[in-house]
Amino acid sequence: MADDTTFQNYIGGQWVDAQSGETFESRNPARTSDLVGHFPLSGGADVEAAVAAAKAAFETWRLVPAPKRGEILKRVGDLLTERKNEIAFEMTREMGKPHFETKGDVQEAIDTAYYAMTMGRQLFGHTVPSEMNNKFNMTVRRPIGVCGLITAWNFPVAVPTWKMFPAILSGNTVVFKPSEDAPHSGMLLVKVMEDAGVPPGVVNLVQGAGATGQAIVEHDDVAAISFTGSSETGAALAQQAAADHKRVSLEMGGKNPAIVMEDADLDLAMEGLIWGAYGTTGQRCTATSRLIVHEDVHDELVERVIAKAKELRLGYGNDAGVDVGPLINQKALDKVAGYMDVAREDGASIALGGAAATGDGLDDGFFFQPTLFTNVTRDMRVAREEIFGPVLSVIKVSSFDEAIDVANDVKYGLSSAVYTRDIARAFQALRDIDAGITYINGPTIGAEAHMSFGGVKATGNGHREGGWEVYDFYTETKTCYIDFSGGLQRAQIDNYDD
Ligand SMILES: NC(=O)C1=CN([C@@H]2O[C@H](COP(=O)(O)OP(=O)(O)OC[C@H]3O[C@@H](n4cnc5c(N)ncnc54)[C@H](OP(=O)(O)O)[C@@H]3O)[C@@H](O)[C@H]2O)C=CC1
Ligand SMILES: O=C(O)CCC(=O)C(=O)O
Repeated sequence: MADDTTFQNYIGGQWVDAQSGETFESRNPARTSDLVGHFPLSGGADVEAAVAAAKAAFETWRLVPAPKRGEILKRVGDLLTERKNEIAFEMTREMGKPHFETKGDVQEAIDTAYYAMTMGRQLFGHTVPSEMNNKFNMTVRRPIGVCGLITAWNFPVAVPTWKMFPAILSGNTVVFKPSEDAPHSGMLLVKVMEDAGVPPGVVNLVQGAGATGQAIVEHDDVAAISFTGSSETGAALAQQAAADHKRVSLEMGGKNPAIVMEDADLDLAMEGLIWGAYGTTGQRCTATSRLIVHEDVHDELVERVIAKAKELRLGYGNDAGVDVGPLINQKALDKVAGYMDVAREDGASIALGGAAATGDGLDDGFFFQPTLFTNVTRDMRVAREEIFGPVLSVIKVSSFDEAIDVANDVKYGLSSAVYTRDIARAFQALRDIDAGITYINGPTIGAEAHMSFGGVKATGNGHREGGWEVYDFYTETKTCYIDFSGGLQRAQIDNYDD
């Protein structure tokens, strides 16, 4: 680090400035007068250096036995555990979610590290019978090469580790570009990698704004891109990468439904809705943004959610007792505020919130009141578009089939939840909801590191993070035929022909 407030890129094991010498700022979204730091505004030359370092390191890293790579990831997990509180404090300061949530974010990274360690001894291929005598068939996994990792700011430690840990465990090297809204959190993660003994060049950090990500995507020596962010950026990036025959994994937006039926435990549903919709200020790809509720319990549930939401304490997430932090920046605040007009124009009612939150220490941050829209119909924009803020749209239905139909009637398909005591409905939901993830009697949030994570439709492109499936993304299969017949195969074929 150059000093307390000026931070650098990490390329080939060295901390360096952007070659242009330019920087950008990161500020606390709860107290914008608090400067987190200046970060390198990297360009093509910095990406070039990082990719070259990653390419050179790949030649030795790919030959390190996978269990040994796993041991390094174990040390990464141990160091993250030691630094959990301090990293969480800085994450809250930089991106706003409360300390209990950023600690959870680091915990997810720890779980991902320990899971990766176990995968070092389980990077299985297959052995398959041959059609011939004296011949052996098997598949093995090989790393792909240099992987570009481009991430959003809302899970600034956990989500990068969903990519970085399986990538390097598999023998790849990486160039990581955190969101410009969470550069410090990304830097703290990379510092852990350095201190845990990850060799130079295996993990490279290039900070910057949109142009930096684009330079990574366009680089000829980058073999694969893993992206988490908006559907718009993901679609543009995938087009570019397809032209260059690169492998791409996309994790994008959501418009996640929670269905609450008339037989549900309403206390449980209310609790799940509060944290699913308003936790992380609604800035999760898995946030609950649509409540699809049976007409028999609509009024009672809405009343309970409003009463509980009014108790939520907004504030700076490193202060004790804060439940909900700010939005990430002014642009996000303007976007969420703009949806209040959209709701009114479409004929929805604002039953709770509906404006920026001010006073009581909130004036220097991007705070928005927890908001609930009622009288929403499925065709309204607030029922279809990702708002990415503390906003829940309530849609009333009169049957379970209608609820599933409404749930599926959006372009996204990441997470979903169903509250019911009827096991047949639960299984029908698991079968029929078009989403990558369905929770029964739990909120739409709460991913576990060893379970696959990802969505369908405009949310993703068929790949998964988490679990063992992510290792399919970061490895290529090599098919191996071993012939120990000493030339007898021809004779066997001739025999078949007879
Ligand atoms: N499905 C999932 O797992 C998740 C999805 N998300 C989604 O992320 C979105 C919010 O994140 P947000 O940061 O606003 O998303 P963006 O799409 O704006 O940015 C995501 C990342 O892409 C980079 N980027 C921007 N333009 C380009 C480009 N042309 N080429 C390559 N990289 C580029 C950004 O860099 P920079 O910031 O420097 O511009 C950032 O690092 C929401 O839609 C949310 O649903 C969030 C978390 C999880
Ligand atoms: O809580 C979850 O399901 C994880 C959400 C997540 O990773 C995200 O929103 O980026």
